[in-house]
Amino acid sequence: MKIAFIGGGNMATALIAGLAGKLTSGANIHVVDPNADALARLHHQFSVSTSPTIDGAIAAADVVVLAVKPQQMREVAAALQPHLARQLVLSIAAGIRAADLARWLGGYAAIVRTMPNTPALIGMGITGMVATAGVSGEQRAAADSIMRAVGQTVWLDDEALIDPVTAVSGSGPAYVFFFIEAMQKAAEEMGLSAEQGRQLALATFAGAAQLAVQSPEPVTVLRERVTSKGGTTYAAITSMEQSGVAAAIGAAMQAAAARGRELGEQLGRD
Ligand SMILES: NC(=O)C1=CN([C@@H]2O[C@H](COP(=O)(O)OP(=O)(O)OC[C@H]3O[C@@H](n4cnc5c(N)ncnc54)[C@H](OP(=O)(O)O)[C@@H]3O)[C@@H](O)[C@H]2O)C=CC1
Ligand SMILES: O=C(O)[C@@H]1CCC=N1
Repeated sequence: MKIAFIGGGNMATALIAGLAGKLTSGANIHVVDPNADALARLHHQFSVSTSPTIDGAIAAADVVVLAVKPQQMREVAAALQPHLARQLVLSIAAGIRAADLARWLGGYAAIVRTMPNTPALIGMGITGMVATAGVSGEQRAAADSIMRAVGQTVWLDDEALIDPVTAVSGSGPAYVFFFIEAMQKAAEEMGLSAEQGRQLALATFAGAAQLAVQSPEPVTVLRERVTSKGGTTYAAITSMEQSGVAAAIGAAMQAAAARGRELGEQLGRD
């Protein structure tokens, strides 16, 4: 499968790293990005072909992945339109609605809208996906195989659910890193070295996440099992409840989903 990426930034790099040598070789991946340094890095790391602007290489692609910022999408779509004939267009942009993208592409119908996340870099991503009516069964399978090469996929029937997916898993890695940062900082403040804090916090996250994945029991039960009556965890969880941590996480996720909707509405206006 030949895959072209328009945009070679953070998320494209994570996808290419997961794909190259797995689903396809770097030789079958082409990246378009105006940033010469980004292109040189991707070529050096994954042997992909590159170009600074959209050119004839797009015609040879089976799938064109749109990996630019939402604000750049309309301009990119206009430049891409003359090069599309049979390719599947796979967008990873937050907010941008498939109907708006189709319009910017001059009515091009074969679009799959997705929301991946950066753990794709190590094959542990998860991607929410929705196919438009113009996508063939073969193209849907191709989109699924690309995203499954870098992790799990969740297909959605309703495109509106992409915003909640963005709030959970698209932006989610940043919440986890934020929590880890806070734990590391607190560990240092309590006298542990930076390295000890890092090791303890990371192993705790990785271990707890794997335990939750592998256990048949709900996470609430796993949490209760750590929480001895009148013990240290009880003191910590009570403090978090008093600080409104759960409500704050809910509000943060609502803000992410709302921003996705807002981007779609703002950028989709004629
Ligand atoms: N980062 C993440 O975790 C996730 C991101 N996404 C989505 O992925 C998309 C990209 O995000 P991210 O990788 O973080 O952003 P980046 O800014 O890292 O990457 C975008 C890249 O596109 C380049 N670019 C700008 N204009 C063009 C153009 N006309 N043609 C080709 N390339 C161009 C940019 O160059 P320059 O910097 O010079 O402008 C940059 O290298 C966004 O739409 C985002 O919503 C989705 C899921 C997760
Ligand atoms: O922050 C963003 O807008 C992008 C989409 C999901 C993760 N990063």
